Amino acid sequence: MEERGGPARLRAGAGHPHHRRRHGPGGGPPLRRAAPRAALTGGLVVEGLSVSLGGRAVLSGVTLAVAPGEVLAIEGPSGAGKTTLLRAAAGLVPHAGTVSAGGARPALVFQHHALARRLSARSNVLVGALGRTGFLRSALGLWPARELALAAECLGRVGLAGLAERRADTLSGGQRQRVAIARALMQRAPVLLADEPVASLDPANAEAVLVLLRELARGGLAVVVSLHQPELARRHADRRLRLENGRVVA
Ligand SMILES: Nc1ncnc2c1ncn2[C@@H]1O[C@H](COP(=O)(O)OP(=O)(O)OP(=O)(O)O)[C@@H](O)[C@H]1O
Repeated sequence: MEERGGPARLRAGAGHPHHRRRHGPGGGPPLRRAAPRAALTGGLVVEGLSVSLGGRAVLSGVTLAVAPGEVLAIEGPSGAGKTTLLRAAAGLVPHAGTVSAGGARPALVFQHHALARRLSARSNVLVGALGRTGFLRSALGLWPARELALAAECLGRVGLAGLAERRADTLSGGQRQRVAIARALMQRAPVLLADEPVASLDPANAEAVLVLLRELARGGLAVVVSLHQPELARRHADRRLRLENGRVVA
C-alpha cells in the first residue's frame, strides 16, 4: 500500500507519478492538464490519498488539486478526516496515493500552532528553516544572515514585524497563529496547509487570519485550509470541498 505514498516519497522529492494516472477529482475529467501545471508552478495535486489508522480506513481515495493563487477550504463534521488529510499531504502520516507539490513538501500550520512557548516569535519562525540549516547550528543560534533576513520578512508578511523579540507565551491567540503561519512561510514551500487555523480565535481575529491566508494565496501560494464554519469558508475560499467519513462528498 505504501509504495506510492508516505513521508519518504515526499522527502525524496521523487517525480510526479500523477502524470501516469488518468482519472480526475471524483472520477471527473482527466488531470493531465491540471497536474503538470501545478507541478511546474507550485500548486498541489493529491490523488487517491488513503490513510488507515489503528486498522481503520480514515481517508479513502481523496483526490484534489489546488492551483497557485487559490484557497481551497476543506469542510466536514468532526472526525471526517480533515486533519488527517492535511497531515498526510504534508508528509506526516503514512499514506497510499500521491501528493505532488512541485517536488517540495507542503508547509503545515497546526491547529494549536505548536509554538515553543518560551522562545521569541523570531526564534519560532526560524524553526521553519531547520530543514535547511540543520539542528546543531540552530541549537547554537548560528543562523545564517539570509535566514535571519527571511525570518524578518516572514514576520513582516504576517503583520508582526514589531513583535519579533516577544516570547510566544506573551502573544495573543491571533498573534500566535500568525507566528505559526510565518514559520510555515519560512519553509519556502509553494503550498500552505492550515488545519483549523481559526478554531480558537474570536471572530475578529478569525477573520483577520483568513484574510491573511487569502492574501498569501494571491501572492502565489496554493492554500488549503480546513474550517468548521461554512460561512467563513464561503467568504474566504475560492473553492470548497466537503469530507465525510474520509471521502470527498462535494
Ligand atoms: N492516531 C489515530 N489512531 C486511530 N484513529 C485515529 C487517529 N487519529 C485520528 N483518528 C481517527 O480518524 C478519524 C479522522 O480524524 P481527523 O482528526 O482527521 O478528523 P477531523 O475531521 O480533523 O476532525 P475534527 O474536526 O474533530 O478535528 C477520526 O475518526 C479519528 O478518531
